[in-house]
Amino acid sequence: MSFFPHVGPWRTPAEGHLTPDANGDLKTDYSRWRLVNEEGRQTWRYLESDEENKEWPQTIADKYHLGLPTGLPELPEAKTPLAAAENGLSFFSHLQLEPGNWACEYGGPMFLLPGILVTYYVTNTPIPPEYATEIKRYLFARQNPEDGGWGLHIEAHSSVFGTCMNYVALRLVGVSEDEPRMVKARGLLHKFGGAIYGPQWAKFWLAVLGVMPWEGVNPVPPELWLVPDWVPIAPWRWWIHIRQVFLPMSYLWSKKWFKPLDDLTVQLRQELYTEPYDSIDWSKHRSSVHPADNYYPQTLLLTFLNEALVRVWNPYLRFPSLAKWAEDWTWELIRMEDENTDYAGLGPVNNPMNMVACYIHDGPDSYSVRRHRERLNDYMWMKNEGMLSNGTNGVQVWDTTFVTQAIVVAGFADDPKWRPMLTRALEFIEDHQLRENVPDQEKCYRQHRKGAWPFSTKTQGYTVSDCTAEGLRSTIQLQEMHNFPQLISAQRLKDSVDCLLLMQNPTGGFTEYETTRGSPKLEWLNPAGVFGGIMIGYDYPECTTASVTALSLFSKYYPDYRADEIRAVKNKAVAYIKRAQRADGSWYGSWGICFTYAAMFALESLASIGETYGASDNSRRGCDFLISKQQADGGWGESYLSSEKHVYVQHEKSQVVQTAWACLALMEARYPHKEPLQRAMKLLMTRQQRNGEWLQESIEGVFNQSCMISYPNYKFYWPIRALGLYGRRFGNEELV
Ligand SMILES: CC(C)=CCC[C@@H](C)[C@H]1CC[C@@]2(C)[C@@H]3CC[C@H]4C(C)(C)[C@@H](O)CC[C@@]45C[C@@]35CC[C@]12C
Repeated sequence: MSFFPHVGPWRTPAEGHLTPDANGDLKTDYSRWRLVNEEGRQTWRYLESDEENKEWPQTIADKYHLGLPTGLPELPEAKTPLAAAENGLSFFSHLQLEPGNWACEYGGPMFLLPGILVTYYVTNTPIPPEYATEIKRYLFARQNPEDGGWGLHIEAHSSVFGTCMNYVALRLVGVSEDEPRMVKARGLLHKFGGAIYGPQWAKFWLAVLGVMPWEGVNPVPPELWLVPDWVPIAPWRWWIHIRQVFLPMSYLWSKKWFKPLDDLTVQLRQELYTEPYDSIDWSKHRSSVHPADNYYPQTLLLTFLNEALVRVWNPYLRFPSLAKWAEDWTWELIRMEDENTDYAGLGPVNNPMNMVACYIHDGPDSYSVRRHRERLNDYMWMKNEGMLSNGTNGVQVWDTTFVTQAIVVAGFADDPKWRPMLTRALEFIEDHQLRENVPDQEKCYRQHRKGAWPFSTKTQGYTVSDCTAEGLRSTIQLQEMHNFPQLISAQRLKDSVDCLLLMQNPTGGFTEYETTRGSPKLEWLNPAGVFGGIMIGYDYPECTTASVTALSLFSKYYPDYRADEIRAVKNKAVAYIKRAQRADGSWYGSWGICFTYAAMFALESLASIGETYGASDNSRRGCDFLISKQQADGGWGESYLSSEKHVYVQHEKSQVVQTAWACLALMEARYPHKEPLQRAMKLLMTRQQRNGEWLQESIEGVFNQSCMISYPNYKFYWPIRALGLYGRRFGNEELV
């Protein structure tokens, strides 16, 4: 059967490879999947041939990520914290990959895969059949069983965005509209009022697919890119993700491009709405968003501006020559983003959009389209439930730096057993430090990046302040404190400090990718509906605290390098950290859930400048806040709702990861009472499996306040770090 009729008959996976899974959906042969890691670029390959499958055995990491039994043995029972940490590390060491990094799923958001599938479809890109099979399984596995819908992220309530986009995605991979789970999903979508109640990004993708006219989408004028840089609303001031998403969006909006109709899209036009397609008054619904999606409702100002653009500017004042100039300039910026990242892109939202722009501009068989096709694979991830899109092209640098730090903090770095593993990790960190700025940095509005570390790989290549801080810290710990080979020269460490020093905002705080370039008032123009705080880069306690901790460590080893500037930057940053502390002693965390995550970074950074429980009111209040949240079983557990609601919401069950964060915070802050920590250690130890691993619990990360994202390796390195630190601080007593 052809999933994409226009690209001709599908190659289906060899029939013998497919078996039904527990839900009756066809499943590929999991023993044929391999995670390929070329210098950190991670892609999944399916081995069709039996010979190849035999010659290329699955690694333990392949099996682990696919949810297959790893065959790793039971370890001697861990009775002490250090033994538990060692067992955890022993298990986790088997997951290290050849280039030295650790890989993982980075799923959670439910709006990424549909964008990629629409892109495949409209650019006539054949989707490998094994991908299509597994994508179907994943989407059905993540359908909310009660109402048949999908939410913004895997733990969220059903919404129009989630339901409509994932319904379309399933149709694009060949699922019939009569399949009972689709009937249920469609029923819910109609109950919501149909796809006209989706947020702007849903409407955009539907327009590109040709199943909603562009009249139904609020304007995204590329002319905005012609606004001079000094103007307060100029796009170069916007948060980088919004900027890079609105760039190709505006190009496609201006072209009003959509895929010519075919049987499937004709049919989708009937399935997605509650009224006949031709009778819908689209312009009336440009700003309609269902309450289930409307986390951050559009302001009246934006509604007014949209109306003015549609009614006055577009018909009467949109000069063709200016529009052409704007399209050319946006295209130039798209091209620069593509070339600067070797077509990997900043993330899986803008990258597929850029691919569609390349398809229109350069043609279906151009190099840019072919390279994008290959690069989209970098986002795809296989797991036991099927195939999904990761939130970035991986978590390589971020995870690898924290693994090395956990080993150092736990006191294992000098053990010859772990040195080869650490050396390889250091090699990876070395390989992915960014060595040069991008060409034409100012022209494409990029932040300085020489010396920085990115979140994933050097190919993606975006500076992230706290990734730079953690890369710097790991390197100093290994090279200076534990005599590992000097792979990264002192000059390169200084480059990373130079880069960090450029990232401080006048407030003292640090943003993640760039310094803040615009006013928070730009939030009045936030068109997304589903995300909050997305229009500019804000100060983040995590990014600021990580920078302070790393700079403190750097100055210990390089006391003469830019000493006065570092001191001044730290003082300002600490003042910000103190200001950001709430009256109850907590900090709101923006990238992990939530107050517990931020407390760990904040208390550690205060400790790095000597402000600990006994010596600092801020540290004491931070610790007391955490202690007040400890659950009866000795653990900590915070719901993702904390991130949405901005108040601490207890999770019904304590979580291994958050327990480790809270304990690390308390131990770094020198909290004087041992008993709460001891109870928490027992909890970490009792949750550990006999082979040393911890099992997946609730989702750990977040972005834009509303969307959760998984960090599966957190369940390894944070408990290892906490158990190790406890063992070293309080004596390695028997606890279980
Ligand atoms: C375009 C939109 C709205 C969605 C795409 C998703 C991305 C915005 C985010 C997906 C991964 C994020 C969260 C990324 C991950 C690492 C964090 C961090 C842990 C290093 C943090 O400390 C600083 C911010 C992060 C870089 C992140 C920003 C946002 C994402 C790219």
